[in-house]
Amino acid sequence: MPRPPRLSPDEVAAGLRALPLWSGDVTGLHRTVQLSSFRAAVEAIVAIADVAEEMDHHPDVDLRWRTLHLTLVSHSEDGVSALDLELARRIDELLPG
Ligand SMILES: C[C@H](O)[C@H](O)[C@H]1CNC2=NC(N)=NC(=O)C2=N1
Repeated sequence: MPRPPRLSPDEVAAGLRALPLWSGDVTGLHRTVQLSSFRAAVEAIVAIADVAEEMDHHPDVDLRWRTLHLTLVSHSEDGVSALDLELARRIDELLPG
């Protein structure tokens, strides 16, 4: 299936306005979240993995003890696409705000 194209700087900025827990630019979307424990953070990653597999779109994940750093970028497009904005929205439904 064709993947959506990368977005312009204005399109990424507009998308981020609807995602207040995320920062970033055309090189990637970023969210850091602290969970209650290492296990809770691993479980959050597993829940994110289920969404990522469903979407066939995968986050870059960095876990330090119970702090989870997420980066969303469309590697095939070398930029941020609509899939990254959608994945960010789906991740926000899973994580504590
Ligand atoms: C074959 C498969 O659809 C691709 O390799 C997908 C998998 N997940 C992906 N995830 C992300 N973030 N970027 C991609 O370009 C990408 N490509």
